[in-house]
Amino acid sequence: MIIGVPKEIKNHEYRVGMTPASVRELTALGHSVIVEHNAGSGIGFGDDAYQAVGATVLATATEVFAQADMIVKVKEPQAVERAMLREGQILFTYLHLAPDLPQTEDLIKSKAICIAYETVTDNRGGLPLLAPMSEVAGRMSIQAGARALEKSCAGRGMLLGGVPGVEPAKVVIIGGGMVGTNAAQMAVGMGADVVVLDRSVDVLRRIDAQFNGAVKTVYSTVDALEKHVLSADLVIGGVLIPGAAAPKLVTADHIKRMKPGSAIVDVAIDQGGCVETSKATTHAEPTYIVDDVVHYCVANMPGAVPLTSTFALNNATLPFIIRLANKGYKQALLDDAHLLNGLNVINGHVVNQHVADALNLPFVEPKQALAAL
Ligand SMILES: NC(=O)C1=CN([C@@H]2O[C@H](COP(=O)(O)OP(=O)(O)OC[C@H]3O[C@@H](n4cnc5c(N)ncnc54)[C@H](O)[C@@H]3O)[C@@H](O)[C@H]2O)C=CC1
Ligand SMILES: CC(=O)C(=O)O
Ligand SMILES: [Mg+2]
Repeated sequence: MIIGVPKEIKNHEYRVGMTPASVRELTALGHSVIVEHNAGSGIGFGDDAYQAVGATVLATATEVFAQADMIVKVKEPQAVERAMLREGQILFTYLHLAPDLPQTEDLIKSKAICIAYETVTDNRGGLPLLAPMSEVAGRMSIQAGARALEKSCAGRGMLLGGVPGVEPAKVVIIGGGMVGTNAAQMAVGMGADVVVLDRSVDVLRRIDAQFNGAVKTVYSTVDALEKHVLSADLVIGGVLIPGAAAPKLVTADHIKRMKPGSAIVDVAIDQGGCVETSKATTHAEPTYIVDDVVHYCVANMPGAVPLTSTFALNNATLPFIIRLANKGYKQALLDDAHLLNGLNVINGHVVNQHVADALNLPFVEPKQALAAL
């Protein structure tokens, strides 16, 4: 198979779909890998590093998209990339389709085989290809939130951990999954007063045991959420219903009633955000203010630490890339129900129920769509 790795083009996105080490695994198996010029240069992988492991470097994304059987990326394809996809081509990357009708419509039109990292599942009920970036974003959310609380960012001017004799900030984390747990770890480490809300008692049990009482756990009801959000200095949004648009748990009315200078980091923004006043921002301009509350809503947070993130992502995606390359998409998807859960759009059909529901589009069973090919 010919595997293509274009350079990421989203704002300040320096991650790359495959490291030279990942490419080497594929070329050792007899596959061809084509990499766009400078695809890894943002994290120190020059074209020569890719050539040294058997890849061919091509000057433009157009050539990579035209020649590859499978495109391996990081972020959802931007409009110019979507226009280069073709029927039968495999696209393996983050998609986050539920809040994104224009992208979904373009992927339908392309008739490509579009497998989303974020809906691939595992035996333990986890999301193995989302998890590494949620670890990064969860940890980063506390750095971003700490910065947002500084006066120069229009924050309250409060240090997360306080100092002896002065109380720490109250950090309220909504969702105790990968993002939430990693955020809690950093916030506790910095000495903040940390509360995690989740609607799964098992999740709260795990957090209670893991942090040995250093984190307060709260069952997430409308009432509990309001109480804790209104008294928070920093709110982290880390909820997820896999594949679906995020529920708007923090309302515009809550924002009006929050403390002036408090901050929200809505990590769930890639699924539309769990705060009514959230809108996606970029690393170039990460924050904005609504009713005196600082909002940080960067949809590609791990892009800020692309060296760490690219390795973490490749560790998780590589086994799936190898299976898709060795078996072809049809056999690889039929052999693995978890990879099949990653399939969102194929040959013009939406095959993820949550995406179809969120966008009011017709849903086709994935196996039925595959059988037709
Ligand atoms: N902005 C960015 O750069 C990044 C964003 N993300 C996003 O962060 C979000 C969270 O991801 P993960 O932590 O990996 O998901 P996860 O599945 O590990 O955790 C989500 C948690 O939310 C909880 N939850 C669902 N509905 C809830 C509700 N109504 N109230 C309270 N808790 C609720 C679930 O029980 C679960 O424990 C996702 O939208 C993901 O795409 C992840 C990585 C990077
Ligand atoms: C998961 C995601 O949206 C990211 O890593 O950018
Ligand atoms: Mg206010």
